[in-house]
Amino acid sequence: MSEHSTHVNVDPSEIDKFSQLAHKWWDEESEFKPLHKINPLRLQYIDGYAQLNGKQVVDVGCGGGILTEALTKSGATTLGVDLAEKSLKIAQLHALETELQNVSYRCVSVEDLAAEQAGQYDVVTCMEMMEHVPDPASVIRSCAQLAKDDGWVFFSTINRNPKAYAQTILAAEYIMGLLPRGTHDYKKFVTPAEMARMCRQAGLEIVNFTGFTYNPLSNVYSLCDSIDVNYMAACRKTALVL
Ligand SMILES: C[S@@+](CC[C@H](N)C(=O)[O-])C[C@H]1O[C@@H](n2cnc3c(N)ncnc32)[C@H](O)[C@@H]1O
Repeated sequence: MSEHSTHVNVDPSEIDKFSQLAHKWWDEESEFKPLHKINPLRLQYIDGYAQLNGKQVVDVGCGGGILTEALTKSGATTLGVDLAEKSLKIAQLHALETELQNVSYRCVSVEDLAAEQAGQYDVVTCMEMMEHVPDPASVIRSCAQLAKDDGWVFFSTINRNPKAYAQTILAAEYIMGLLPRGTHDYKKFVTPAEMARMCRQAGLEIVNFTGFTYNPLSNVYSLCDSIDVNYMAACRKTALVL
Protein backbone atom coordinates (compact mmCIF):
# COMPACT_ATOMS: atom_id res chain seq x y z
CA MET A 1 0.00 0.00 0.00
CA SER A 2 2.95 2.27 0.65
CA GLU A 3 3.65 4.83 -2.07
CA HIS A 4 6.99 6.33 -3.01
CA SER A 5 7.56 9.44 -0.93
CA THR A 6 9.98 12.27 -1.56
CA HIS A 7 9.17 14.03 1.70
CA VAL A 8 10.70 13.51 5.10
CA ASN A 9 8.31 15.35 7.38
CA VAL A 10 7.73 12.27 9.49
CA ASP A 11 8.99 10.98 12.80
CA PRO A 12 9.26 7.18 12.39
CA SER A 13 8.87 6.63 16.14
CA GLU A 14 5.44 8.32 15.95
CA ILE A 15 4.39 6.03 13.12
CA ASP A 16 5.64 2.98 15.11
CA LYS A 17 3.70 4.13 18.17
CA PHE A 18 0.41 4.29 16.29
CA SER A 19 1.15 1.10 14.30
CA GLN A 20 1.59 -0.88 17.52
CA LEU A 21 -1.88 0.17 18.66
CA ALA A 22 -3.49 -0.21 15.24
CA HIS A 23 -5.62 -3.24 16.16
CA LYS A 24 -7.33 -1.12 18.83
CA TRP A 25 -8.54 1.76 16.64
CA TRP A 26 -12.19 0.66 16.80
CA ASP A 27 -12.16 -0.49 20.42
CA GLU A 28 -14.03 2.33 22.14
CA GLU A 29 -12.62 1.38 25.55
CA SER A 30 -8.99 1.40 24.36
CA GLU A 31 -6.33 4.11 24.22
CA PHE A 32 -8.43 5.61 21.41
CA LYS A 33 -11.43 6.17 23.70
CA PRO A 34 -10.87 9.96 23.86
CA LEU A 35 -10.93 10.18 20.03
CA HIS A 36 -14.21 8.20 19.93
CA LYS A 37 -15.64 10.47 22.61
CA ILE A 38 -14.75 13.73 20.83
CA ASN A 39 -15.71 12.47 17.39
CA PRO A 40 -19.39 13.57 17.39
CA LEU A 41 -18.30 17.02 18.65
CA ARG A 42 -15.72 17.57 15.94
CA LEU A 43 -18.06 16.21 13.26
CA GLN A 44 -20.76 18.66 14.35
CA TYR A 45 -18.20 21.49 14.32
CA ILE A 46 -16.92 20.64 10.82
CA ASP A 47 -20.38 20.07 9.35
CA GLY A 48 -21.63 23.33 10.87
CA TYR A 49 -19.13 25.28 8.76
CA ALA A 50 -18.59 23.13 5.69
CA GLN A 51 -21.93 21.30 5.13
CA LEU A 52 -20.37 17.98 4.27
CA ASN A 53 -23.11 16.43 2.16
CA GLY A 54 -21.86 16.01 -1.42
CA LYS A 55 -18.40 17.44 -0.67
CA GLN A 56 -14.94 16.09 -1.60
CA VAL A 57 -13.00 15.66 1.63
CA VAL A 58 -9.48 14.57 2.54
CA ASP A 59 -8.71 13.52 6.12
CA VAL A 60 -4.98 13.90 6.80
CA GLY A 61 -3.41 11.63 9.47
CA CYS A 62 -6.62 9.59 9.44
CA GLY A 63 -5.36 6.64 11.54
CA GLY A 64 -7.97 3.88 11.68
CA GLY A 65 -10.63 6.09 10.13
CA ILE A 66 -12.67 7.20 13.16
CA LEU A 67 -13.27 10.69 11.76
CA THR A 68 -12.96 9.63 8.09
CA GLU A 69 -15.95 7.30 8.43
CA ALA A 70 -18.05 9.88 10.25
CA LEU A 71 -17.34 12.45 7.53
CA THR A 72 -18.36 9.91 4.89
CA LYS A 73 -21.57 9.01 6.72
CA SER A 74 -22.44 12.72 6.57
CA GLY A 75 -22.57 12.46 2.77
CA ALA A 76 -19.00 13.36 1.78
CA THR A 77 -16.73 11.41 -0.56
CA THR A 78 -13.67 10.97 1.56
CA LEU A 79 -10.01 10.05 1.17
CA GLY A 80 -8.10 9.20 4.35
CA VAL A 81 -4.29 9.44 4.27
CA ASP A 82 -1.72 8.42 6.85
CA LEU A 83 1.82 6.97 6.88
CA ALA A 84 1.01 4.06 9.24
CA GLU A 85 0.15 1.19 6.92
CA LYS A 86 -1.26 -0.99 9.71
CA SER A 87 -3.74 1.71 10.68
CA LEU A 88 -4.80 2.11 7.05
CA LYS A 89 -5.43 -1.65 6.77
CA ILE A 90 -7.66 -1.49 9.83
CA ALA A 91 -9.47 1.52 8.35
CA GLN A 92 -10.07 -0.32 5.07
CA LEU A 93 -11.30 -3.45 6.82
CA HIS A 94 -13.65 -1.46 9.00
CA ALA A 95 -15.11 0.36 5.99
CA LEU A 96 -15.69 -3.04 4.34
CA GLU A 97 -17.35 -4.44 7.46
CA THR A 98 -19.67 -1.45 7.72
CA GLU A 99 -20.28 -1.57 3.93
CA LEU A 100 -19.40 2.10 3.70
CA GLN A 101 -19.20 3.47 0.14
CA ASN A 102 -17.40 6.66 -0.95
CA VAL A 103 -14.40 6.23 1.30
CA SER A 104 -10.86 5.25 0.32
CA TYR A 105 -7.46 5.23 2.00
CA ARG A 106 -3.91 5.84 0.82
CA CYS A 107 -0.49 5.61 2.43
CA VAL A 108 0.96 8.90 1.22
CA SER A 109 2.40 11.99 2.89
CA VAL A 110 0.27 15.12 2.86
CA GLU A 111 3.12 16.90 1.06
CA ASP A 112 3.14 14.37 -1.79
CA LEU A 113 -0.64 14.34 -2.01
CA ALA A 114 -0.68 18.13 -2.24
CA ALA A 115 1.82 18.04 -5.11
CA GLU A 116 -0.49 15.59 -6.90
CA GLN A 117 -3.98 16.91 -6.10
CA ALA A 118 -3.64 20.64 -5.42
CA GLY A 119 -6.94 22.52 -5.26
CA GLN A 120 -9.14 19.43 -5.47
CA TYR A 121 -10.88 19.33 -2.08
CA ASP A 122 -13.83 21.26 -0.66
CA VAL A 123 -12.82 20.26 2.85
CA VAL A 124 -9.49 19.23 4.42
CA THR A 125 -9.37 17.87 7.96
CA CYS A 126 -6.18 17.30 9.94
CA MET A 127 -7.05 16.41 13.50
CA GLU A 128 -4.69 15.52 16.37
CA MET A 129 -1.88 15.00 13.87
CA MET A 130 0.33 18.10 13.67
CA GLU A 131 1.69 17.59 17.22
CA HIS A 132 3.20 14.31 15.97
CA VAL A 133 5.27 15.69 13.04
CA PRO A 134 8.66 17.47 12.92
CA ASP A 135 7.41 20.36 10.74
CA PRO A 136 3.78 21.35 11.38
CA ALA A 137 4.08 24.38 9.05
CA SER A 138 4.69 22.02 6.13
CA VAL A 139 1.52 20.08 7.03
CA ILE A 140 -0.50 23.31 7.21
CA ARG A 141 0.90 24.51 3.85
CA SER A 142 0.07 21.18 2.21
CA CYS A 143 -3.45 21.10 3.66
CA ALA A 144 -3.99 24.64 2.30
CA GLN A 145 -2.69 23.53 -1.09
CA LEU A 146 -5.14 20.61 -1.21
CA ALA A 147 -8.16 22.88 -0.64
CA LYS A 148 -10.08 24.62 -3.40
CA ASP A 149 -10.27 28.42 -3.23
CA ASP A 150 -12.84 29.24 -0.52
CA GLY A 151 -12.54 25.62 0.70
CA TRP A 152 -12.53 24.78 4.40
CA VAL A 153 -9.53 23.46 6.33
CA PHE A 154 -9.88 22.18 9.90
CA PHE A 155 -7.08 21.51 12.36
CA SER A 156 -7.02 20.30 15.93
CA THR A 157 -4.08 20.08 18.27
CA ILE A 158 -2.93 20.86 21.83
CA ASN A 159 -1.90 24.26 23.18
CA ARG A 160 1.54 24.60 24.81
CA ASN A 161 1.39 25.97 28.38
CA PRO A 162 1.60 24.56 31.93
CA LYS A 163 -2.16 23.84 32.08
CA ALA A 164 -2.02 21.83 28.84
CA TYR A 165 1.04 19.93 30.15
CA ALA A 166 -0.74 19.16 33.42
CA GLN A 167 -3.94 17.94 31.76
CA THR A 168 -2.74 16.13 28.65
CA ILE A 169 0.53 14.62 29.88
CA LEU A 170 0.58 14.51 33.69
CA ALA A 171 -3.10 13.72 34.22
CA ALA A 172 -4.07 11.84 31.03
CA GLU A 173 -0.87 9.79 30.62
CA TYR A 174 0.54 9.45 34.17
CA ILE A 175 -2.30 9.81 36.66
CA MET A 176 -5.49 8.63 34.96
CA GLY A 177 -3.86 6.40 32.34
CA LEU A 178 -6.27 7.54 29.62
CA LEU A 179 -3.40 7.52 27.11
CA PRO A 180 -0.16 5.48 26.99
CA ARG A 181 2.84 7.25 28.53
CA GLY A 182 4.84 8.99 25.81
CA THR A 183 1.82 9.62 23.56
CA HIS A 184 2.58 13.33 23.57
CA ASP A 185 5.75 15.39 23.46
CA TYR A 186 5.20 18.77 25.13
CA LYS A 187 7.68 20.52 22.83
CA LYS A 188 5.55 19.63 19.81
CA PHE A 189 2.38 21.25 21.10
CA VAL A 190 1.26 24.26 19.05
CA THR A 191 -0.05 27.52 20.49
CA PRO A 192 -3.01 29.22 18.78
CA ALA A 193 -0.70 32.15 17.92
CA GLU A 194 1.73 29.80 16.18
CA MET A 195 -1.15 28.07 14.40
CA ALA A 196 -2.53 31.46 13.29
CA ARG A 197 0.86 32.54 11.94
CA MET A 198 1.41 29.29 10.03
CA CYS A 199 -2.13 29.45 8.61
CA ARG A 200 -1.70 33.07 7.49
CA GLN A 201 1.57 32.18 5.78
CA ALA A 202 -0.23 29.33 3.98
CA GLY A 203 -3.07 31.57 2.73
CA LEU A 204 -5.61 30.37 5.29
CA GLU A 205 -7.84 32.72 7.22
CA ILE A 206 -8.80 31.48 10.69
CA VAL A 207 -12.56 31.86 11.05
CA ASN A 208 -12.91 30.31 14.49
CA PHE A 209 -11.03 28.69 17.37
CA THR A 210 -13.00 26.39 19.69
CA GLY A 211 -11.77 24.31 22.62
CA PHE A 212 -12.66 20.95 24.14
CA THR A 213 -13.12 20.35 27.85
CA TYR A 214 -13.16 17.03 29.64
CA ASN A 215 -14.99 16.44 32.90
CA PRO A 216 -13.30 13.41 34.54
CA LEU A 217 -16.16 12.98 37.01
CA SER A 218 -18.88 12.60 34.40
CA ASN A 219 -16.45 11.36 31.69
CA VAL A 220 -18.04 13.84 29.29
CA TYR A 221 -16.29 15.96 26.67
CA SER A 222 -17.82 19.19 25.41
CA LEU A 223 -16.96 22.16 23.23
CA CYS A 224 -16.00 25.40 25.00
CA ASP A 225 -14.64 28.88 24.36
CA SER A 226 -11.38 28.25 26.20
CA ILE A 227 -8.55 27.18 23.90
CA ASP A 228 -6.09 26.69 26.78
CA VAL A 229 -5.66 22.96 26.18
CA ASN A 230 -7.22 20.96 23.31
CA TYR A 231 -8.57 23.11 20.50
CA MET A 232 -9.80 23.12 16.90
CA ALA A 233 -9.47 25.75 14.19
CA ALA A 234 -11.82 26.32 11.28
CA CYS A 235 -10.01 28.03 8.39
CA ARG A 236 -10.98 29.26 4.96
CA LYS A 237 -8.62 29.27 2.00
CA THR A 238 -8.37 32.74 0.61
CA ALA A 239 -7.27 33.36 -2.96
CA LEU A 240 -3.73 34.77 -2.53
CA VAL A 241 -3.42 38.30 -3.88
CA LEU A 242 0.16 38.84 -5.03
C1 LIG B 1 -3.64 10.90 17.43
S1 LIG B 1 -3.79 10.09 15.89
C2 LIG B 1 -5.17 10.97 15.19
C3 LIG B 1 -5.96 10.15 14.21
C4 LIG B 1 -7.14 10.86 13.57
N1 LIG B 1 -6.74 12.07 12.88
C5 LIG B 1 -8.18 11.22 14.61
O1 LIG B 1 -8.13 12.36 15.11
O2 LIG B 1 -9.03 10.39 14.92
C6 LIG B 1 -2.40 10.74 14.95
C7 LIG B 1 -2.27 10.13 13.56
O3 LIG B 1 -1.29 10.86 12.82
C8 LIG B 1 -0.56 9.93 12.05
N2 LIG B 1 0.71 10.53 11.67
C9 LIG B 1 1.77 10.85 12.45
N3 LIG B 1 2.75 11.41 11.69
C10 LIG B 1 2.27 11.45 10.42
C11 LIG B 1 2.80 11.95 9.18
N4 LIG B 1 4.00 12.50 9.13
N5 LIG B 1 2.03 11.82 8.08
C12 LIG B 1 0.80 11.27 8.16
N6 LIG B 1 0.24 10.81 9.29
C13 LIG B 1 0.98 10.89 10.41
C14 LIG B 1 -0.43 8.72 12.94
O4 LIG B 1 -0.10 7.55 12.21
C15 LIG B 1 -1.84 8.67 13.56
O5 LIG B 1 -2.72 7.92 12.77
